Amino acid sequence: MDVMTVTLNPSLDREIIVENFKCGKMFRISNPSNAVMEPGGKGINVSKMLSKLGIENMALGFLGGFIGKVFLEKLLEDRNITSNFIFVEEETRENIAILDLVNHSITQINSSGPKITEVDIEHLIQRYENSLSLVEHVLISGSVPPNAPKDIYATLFSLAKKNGITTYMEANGEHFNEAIEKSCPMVVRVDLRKEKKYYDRELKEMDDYIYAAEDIIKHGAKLAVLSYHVEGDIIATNDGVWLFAVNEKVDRSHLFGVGDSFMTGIIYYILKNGYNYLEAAKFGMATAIAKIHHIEKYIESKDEINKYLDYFETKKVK
Ligand SMILES: O=P(O)(O)OC[C@@]1(O)O[C@H](CO)[C@@H](O)[C@@H]1O
Repeated sequence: MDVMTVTLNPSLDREIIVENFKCGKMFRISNPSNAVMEPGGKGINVSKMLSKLGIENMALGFLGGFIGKVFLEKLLEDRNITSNFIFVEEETRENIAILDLVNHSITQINSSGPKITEVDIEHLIQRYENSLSLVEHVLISGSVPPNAPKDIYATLFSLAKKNGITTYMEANGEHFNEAIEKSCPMVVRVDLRKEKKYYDRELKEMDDYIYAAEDIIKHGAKLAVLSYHVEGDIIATNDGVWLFAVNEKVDRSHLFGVGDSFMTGIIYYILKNGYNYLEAAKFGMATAIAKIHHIEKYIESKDEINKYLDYFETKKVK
């Protein structure tokens, strides 16, 4: 097993397809396949997709209560994923995503997740440290439970780095900032779904995105990725900054899990081909584009990704 994903705040995702969704109205779902319930959280999604690409991996994190049990039962169906969860007192959260294919929109309601105790954190760190000797790549992604220490990502990344492990993160907020400053991972994707911000800086013009990407590289990352106005991404390595621009209009209702697809593609590329970060980002981009060609959360196969390897232009912007 080469990869461990860490999701400190997993969720049971409820993805509901509603045509012409409007606030304050009542809707009924007549087609059962339009209301899906599946394990989620950023690291979990990466685990699921790596598994679909034939990569065995371990998923670590907190689960709790009845929802935690349902979640685990579903996840255990996947033979390529070794589950490694700490059970906590409070319920695992449920997140809702309403996907509207008519208005091409996505509405997400994410809960904050269960409170965890200091002892839970100690258990998790212990379990994590014991697992590090089994893997060479660690991805830590998503939000953290409400009372988790804000340096938790920094702590976990620093332990991984001491073990010579390649590290990946997609997140935003205080725990993200602390990780960038204290123990910057090798690959960083900024989660810009809720607000277009890097630390306190609003991201508006391309220069703002370039600033953020370069700043992440200055902190020690080898690859930084920021989604730029949906139809493009800003990519930075030690050799410069690029705009990857998609050749077609993206259906916003298909965006659920797109960042996780990007990260999956990067990890997959590095596992198979080694450390060419720009090429890894291109493969990540193709994986993300494969994902936005359908509404389901996961990409299913390498063939699906291969179709989109030249669906975007790359332009050096710095
Ligand atoms: O609340 P977070 O942890 O930031 O994001 C969690 C989440 O919205 O991200 C995934 C999609 O990327 C979903 O599976 C999950 O519900």
